[in-house]
Amino acid sequence: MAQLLKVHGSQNQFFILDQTKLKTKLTQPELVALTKQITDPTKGLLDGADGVLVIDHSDHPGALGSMEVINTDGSIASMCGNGLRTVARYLSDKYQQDTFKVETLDSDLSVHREAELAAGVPTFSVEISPVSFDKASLPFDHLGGDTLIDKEAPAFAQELKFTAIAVPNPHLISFVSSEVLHSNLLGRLGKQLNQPNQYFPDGVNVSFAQILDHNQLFVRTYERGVGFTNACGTGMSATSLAFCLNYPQTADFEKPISVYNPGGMVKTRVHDDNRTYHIDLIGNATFTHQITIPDADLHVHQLHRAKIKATGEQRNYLNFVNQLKQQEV
Ligand SMILES: N[C@@H](CCC[C@H](N)C(=O)O)C(=O)O
Repeated sequence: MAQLLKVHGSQNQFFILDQTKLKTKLTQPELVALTKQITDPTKGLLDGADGVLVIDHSDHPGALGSMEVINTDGSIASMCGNGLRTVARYLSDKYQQDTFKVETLDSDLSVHREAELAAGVPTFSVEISPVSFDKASLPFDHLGGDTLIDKEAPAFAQELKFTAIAVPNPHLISFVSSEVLHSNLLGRLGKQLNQPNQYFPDGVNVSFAQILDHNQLFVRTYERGVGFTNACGTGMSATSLAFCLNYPQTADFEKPISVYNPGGMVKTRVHDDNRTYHIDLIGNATFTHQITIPDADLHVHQLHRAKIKATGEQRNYLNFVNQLKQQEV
């Protein structure tokens, strides 16, 4: 029998599959087919998810395992910040280590267990890097320059400024009013830039942020390969960097930034090492369900024999979210 986990970071939902535990590993086409099936809100399990996180062995120095991120539409993402926290917890529990690295598509990233954000809410810090503003690495085109940092882009919206950052997955960010944040512009732009278009040929994650206070943001994201999510970890990290760069009076490098999102709240810390940037993303790593399923069924993405058991952890997470709401009142 194979075991899957349903997990979330800021209610950005995933299934974790550990390939090392299977008699025969799933092939890449089998992983993609399973992802499309299991994450589907109606045909999948547990109302679906935003993607599948595939864990495997790593032979890289200091890495306890590798993580592959498959979006719900079957596309591969180079990174996933909320997902990496849950993978960090999984590997930490498996190998009884609290500080280590995880191999991702582009780089080996440092992760460590942190003090709990609230009682019974396991919390991890993960490194978000490498960072690039370069049009070739995002990639983008037809936006009038080799970088897009706090610049107008009339093709996207009048009177808004945009910043494009790869961390290394691509993000387009705009700081907006509460009115624009809650309008349908984010959905329209997210859809437009994630179908064939001349600006972002590989698509892009689009985030709108509202500045709440000094070192405090609210961020909403339309994700490439997914659509609206409760939270996007790399999006909140890239937005925190844009906050420090574009609003130096209101945001501080090296200090904790609170990033609220529709799924809860995370902390970020943006580091500036002679203009080489990296970000710490700190937040929950919650396991909501354990799923048992025959190995053979996974290979052919059949889910009807899956047995599901709730862990009870979601109650602690929801208490944390309620505490946040009470602080707002
Ligand atoms: N939700 C993730 C990002 C997932 C990948 C994204 N959809 C992409 O294609 O780049 C996060 O928490 O970072």
